[in-house]
Amino acid sequence: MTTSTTTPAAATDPDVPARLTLDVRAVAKSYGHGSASRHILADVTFTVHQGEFVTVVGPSGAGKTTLLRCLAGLLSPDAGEVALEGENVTAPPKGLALVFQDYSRSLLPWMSVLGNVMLPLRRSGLKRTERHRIAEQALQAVGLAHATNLYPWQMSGGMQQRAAIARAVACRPEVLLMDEPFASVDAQTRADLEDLMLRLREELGMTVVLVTHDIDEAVYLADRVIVLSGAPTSVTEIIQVPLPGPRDQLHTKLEPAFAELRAHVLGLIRR
Ligand SMILES: Nc1ncnc2c1ncn2[C@@H]1O[C@H](COP(=O)(O)OP(=O)(O)OP(=O)(O)O)[C@@H](O)[C@H]1O
Repeated sequence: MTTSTTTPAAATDPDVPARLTLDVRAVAKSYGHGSASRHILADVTFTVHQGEFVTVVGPSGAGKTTLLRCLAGLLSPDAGEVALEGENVTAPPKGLALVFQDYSRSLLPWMSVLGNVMLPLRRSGLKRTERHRIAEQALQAVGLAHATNLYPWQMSGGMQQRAAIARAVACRPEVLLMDEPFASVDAQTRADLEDLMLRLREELGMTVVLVTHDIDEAVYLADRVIVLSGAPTSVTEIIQVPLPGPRDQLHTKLEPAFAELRAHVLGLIRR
């Protein structure tokens, strides 16, 4: 059951029509063949509008990572389609960046943080001095201006994940996909990184799709929460999150509306 006709953030002004960024239509995906085949995504349909922050939750094994890989063009759906700005996604598209949970594998250990952030900009055709300036700006935006010359192994987990976020946003992506990006850091760092993402979304106007196991995180960050069923998976419900901004770890999470939304999402996942 898909229950939402929603008002995305980009369309709150009635004079500004909502721009459809990501369109996911009846996506299905199985792994394996014959009797070993496992049907993971059965029929997943939703849209994400420009500038929205959408979180995706669902039971373990529902296929959240599989779905994100289909959105990123890293996996081909068996049926259905994913379109970015109206273009079918068949390979990783230019305007899209990814941040994974495992920051220790996403940064190259033999390169400084600045080098890591500059790396994907090589394909941009920009001169080295310009790439250097953009990478420094991105590192400043994530609070790592002081750490540009450090190597990943000289940094804490939270700093490494900040660097991975800087690398993703340095390319100014239209859409940022994040797969459990804060699952491997401690609670305080996680809260800091959540707030960093809210700020970056505001500053850069990106569309963000973030997969998480953490229901508080899903509600705290989102304009809408997409709740998936267990495999074979479809969308159980899409929930609008009308919590006011700017959100705040202490006050937002104490609001009765936050508790209600959280309980509703939890109930859907446990159902
Ligand atoms: N490459 C693959 N080959 C075969 N099976 C796979 C592959 N990738 C994932 N699976 C299986 O598909 C199912 C969904 O995996 P996926 O990682 O997408 O789910 P998830 O919802 O992200 O899981 P979790 O909540 O545990 O992180 C799991 O049972 C997993 O074992």
